[in-house]
Amino acid sequence: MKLGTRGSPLALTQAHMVRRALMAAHGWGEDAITIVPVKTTGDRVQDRPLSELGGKALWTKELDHALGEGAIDFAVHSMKDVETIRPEAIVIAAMLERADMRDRLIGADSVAALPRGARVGTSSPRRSAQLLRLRADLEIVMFRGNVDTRLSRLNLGEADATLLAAAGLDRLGRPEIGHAIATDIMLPAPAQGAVGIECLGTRDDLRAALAAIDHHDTHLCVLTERALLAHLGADCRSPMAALAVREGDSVFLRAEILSMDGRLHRAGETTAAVGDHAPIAALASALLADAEPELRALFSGI
Ligand SMILES: NCc1[nH]cc(CCC(=O)O)c1CC(=O)O
Repeated sequence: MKLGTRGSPLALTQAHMVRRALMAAHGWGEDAITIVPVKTTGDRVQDRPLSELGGKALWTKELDHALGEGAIDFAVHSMKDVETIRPEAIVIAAMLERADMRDRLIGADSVAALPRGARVGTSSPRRSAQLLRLRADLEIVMFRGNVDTRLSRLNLGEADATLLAAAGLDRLGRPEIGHAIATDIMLPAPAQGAVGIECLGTRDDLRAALAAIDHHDTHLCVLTERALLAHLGADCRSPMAALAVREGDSVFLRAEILSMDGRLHRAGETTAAVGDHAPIAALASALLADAEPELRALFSGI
């Protein structure tokens, strides 16, 4: 079987994690699964913020195509990079257990400890809006590229600090880098820290094989965060954050929406019984209903 993935070091590491999990769950040998790197639009364009590329499915389109053609059997993604509305033929068949979902700050011990006017490298609308809300004096510098590229740009002095997902740093074997920011200071991106595996909905054989490695709580929480995204009409260009946590028979969901400059902000939370989407929709409506027109305009709602 062929396991499609992006070719970045983090993507390849995650693909190997999935391959090992499947081998262990099914007693498969070394030759059962071959990893097939596929270059996506997001990998090709490195000189502009993704938010300016405008297109959707920047990290998925080429992998979706390979799935459709049968060039690969399944595809691995950081769920954070998977757009909210997927092609109908493709199913998210499994997710690995979520890793540390926090952001880590590299270059200072905390956001509060950053020097006045410090330059922080990020190209994420969420991270820049959250930083500016906490510290309007900071200067945001456009920072793109994979984890190693961003760390080397920091070392070259192109910024004083940067933010990266703890999950990516840990998986790349760099747990010592940076300082984790508590989720009540910086709420993470929806699905941050979760790895998902997709296949064609018609492939019952693969769906059954993947179900064996599915981490149910992760799957439930990530689908909850994605449902909120859908109800807000948000995408990767939207400055918003959300985090769901399983609590017994329910999911506790926190979320916030911000203006690009961080000046406007609405936050809320809800508890939803497993399988009940009504509270998620209600949270999205409440956030938008209460927001200034300028903030509301960043989200299309549904
Ligand atoms: N947007 C890029 C991206 N997609 C997933 C991760 C990290 C791993 C994860 O969150 O699952 C990263 C890098 C980062 O944000 O630091």
